[in-house]
Formats: sequence, structure tokens, C-alpha cells
Amino acid sequence: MGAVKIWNEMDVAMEARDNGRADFQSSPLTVETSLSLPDMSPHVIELCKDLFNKWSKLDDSRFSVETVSGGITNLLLKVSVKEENGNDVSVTVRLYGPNTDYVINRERELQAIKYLSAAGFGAKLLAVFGNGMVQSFINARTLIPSDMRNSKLAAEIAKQLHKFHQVEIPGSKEPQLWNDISKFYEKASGLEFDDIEKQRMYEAISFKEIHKEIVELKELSGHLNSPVVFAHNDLLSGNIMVNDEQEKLYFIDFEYGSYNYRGFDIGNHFNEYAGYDCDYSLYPNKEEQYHFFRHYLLPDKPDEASDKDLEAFYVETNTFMLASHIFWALWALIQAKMSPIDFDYLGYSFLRYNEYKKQKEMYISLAQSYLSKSGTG
Ligand SMILES: Nc1ncnc2c1ncn2[C@@H]1O[C@H](COP(=O)(O)OP(=O)(O)OP(=O)(O)O)[C@@H](O)[C@H]1O
Repeated sequence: MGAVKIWNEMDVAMEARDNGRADFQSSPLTVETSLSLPDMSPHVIELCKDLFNKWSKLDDSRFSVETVSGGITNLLLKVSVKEENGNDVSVTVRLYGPNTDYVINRERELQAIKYLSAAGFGAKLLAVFGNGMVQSFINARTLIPSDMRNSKLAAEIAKQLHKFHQVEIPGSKEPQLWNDISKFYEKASGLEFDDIEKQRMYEAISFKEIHKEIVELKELSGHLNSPVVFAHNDLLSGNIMVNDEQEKLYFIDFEYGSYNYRGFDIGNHFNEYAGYDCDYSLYPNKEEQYHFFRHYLLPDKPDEASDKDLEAFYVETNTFMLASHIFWALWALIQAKMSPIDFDYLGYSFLRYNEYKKQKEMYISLAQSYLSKSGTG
């Protein structure tokens, strides 16, 4: 992560605080992400003491630091503190992965978190620092892909997403999908790999073909009038948590959040039924999708959604589902080069693009015949 980027983050944070719009702390300190947990812990404790006054005088023995997730993007730590009054308090400390600013706009993320957490979504933002942020710890379990097709949970996710899409975030309301895809395309098409096998696989990719697909899909999806909303853009099972006793659902991780097409957010979510293994036999069937759409469209009276609205929603979602494959296929190519994390990003990119090619004919003709029927094509 470059120094310029860090200062941008701090500027956003300072500006928000100066305008009295936020009540989170900030510090220019950074924590080296390559350290082992035992070596990193004293630095994390020092950071927490610097950020939170009430902890500044506590003995280090009152802090414990553990790993919550190695993520495929960041390192997430849980810091538990025994306060002087005997209370146990936990927070999460997120350390941004090196080079993630090639694929994540941190300013956009920070701006979104402030407003989303104020609207009751996700964990509360408590502090930002040089290469990460501190948030409240959520006591809930993280979903696994198969949870998402559980009909009760699917209905809850749809309802929650409907609310999420109503949050207003200041700034430009331009949908970002094609800007992001175009940025990813530029970056992804000019890579070079030191590893010979990776380079060989990379050279087999036809960027000319991908470009043509992007142009056609952009043109077609533009006719579908998908509403532009503030979208999560990465609603996979690992970014949804549920507290079963309180029946409370949490969306977390707004790294990719932006104004975007509603159909993209939902089509992307449906693609995630397949999990990281990309088992697309798990993609929701029409009945499961309609169940989701009903609860999204009319959360209080889902059974009253009209066939016409459901059909339009189906066409919209499955056209943008195709764009989601291209988005993440390009993203994974950049990650394959930039990320230090041991994950087969190149293989993942191929799985996503192959699935795009497998599905495109069916869903593009569906959208075309829908548009010609409705006279808007
Ligand atoms: N505030 C929180 N409280 C408790 N657990 C959390 C919190 N935020 C995240 N988690 C847990 O950590 C996991 C990883 O979090 P998150 O998705 O935000 O990290 P990430 O590095 O972006 O991961 P990935 O790149 O895999 O999406 C989540 O799936 C969830 O289990």
C-alpha cells in the first residue's frame, strides 16, 4: 500500500471528524502486516491505547489479541480488553492487505461505512489508523453458502437488502459498475507474471474477446432500467452474519460498496451461492429467485408481488449476474499478480469467466426477447 493512499484515508477521516459528522478516533500509526501474531500483538495493543484514551493507562496484560480471519483481502484481529471496572470489551482491528488499493477504493469504503453504520448496518466504526480501522465486534455467526438458500434466511436477506438499498450516501450517485470494470480491464490486460506457468495461462486470455463482451453487456443491460442504489456489491456468505437468538442479520464488509445497479447486487449475491469453489450447480433456480424477489419487492406482503414485476426482476438480475462474473474474473487477475495471499486467483478468474461464457447465451437471449416483447429494446 502506497503512502499517498494512506494519507488520503487519513484526510477523509480528519475531514469527517472536523465537520463533526463522526465520533471515531484516528491515528497515523500503522501496523506491519507481515509480522507473526505474537510479534504483532504488542503493536496492536499500543495502537489501541493510542486510539482509545480510556485504555491508554491499562496494563498490557489486560489485552488479548487473536485472529478472526485471514480473509482473502485483509487480516482481521479481535482485541479483547478487561477494563478497570471489570467489563470485558471486544473490538475488531482490520489491517488492510498489502496492495489491496489496486482493487479497493478505501476513501469510498470509509465514506460508506460512516453512513451505513449510522443507518444501523454492519459494525460500528470506532477508529481509523494508517493501514486499517477498528470496528465493534459483532456477536453472531457467519453464514456459509448453503445458509443463503435456506428459505427463511433468504427472505431475511432480501428484506435487509431492500433496506440497505434505501440508504443515502452523499456524493456522486453515478453507478460504478462499468467504471470499475473498465479500470479492472485496463489493469488486468497489462500484467506480466514471473512464474512461467502463470504467464502461460495468462497469455491464453483473449482481452479482445473480453472487451467485446463488456461492450455488448453494457449496451444490453442499459436497456433494462435497473434502479441505481447504494449497493453492497460483495454479498457473499462470509459477509453476512446472523445472531440466531436475536434473529438479527448483519451485512458486513463494505469494501466494494458503491452506487450501482440493483440487479448487479442481487445477481452477484446469487452467484455467491456457489461459494469460492464455484459450484454453479448451486445457483438459485427460478423458484428460489422469485422467493427472494418477492421479499425484496414487498417485504410486508411478499405474496402480492405481480408476475410482471417478478419476470422483469428475473431478467434484470440474471443479465447483471453475467456482469458479476466479468467483474470478479478481472479482479482475480489483478489479485493473482498483486496479492501476497496464497490463493489460486488465476484459477478463480478462469472459473468465473468460463461460467460467464456458459451462461451468456441463455440469459442474453432472455433479455433480448424480454426487451423486444416489452417494446423497449
Ligand atoms: N465486526 C466483526 N465482528 C465479528 N466478526 C467479524 C466482524 N467483521 C468480520 N468478521 C468475521 O471475519 C470474517 C472476515 O471479515 P471480512 O469479510 O470483513 O474480511 P475480508 O478480509 O474482507 O475477507 P474477504 O476478503 O474474505 O471478504 C467475516 O466472515 C466474519 O466471520
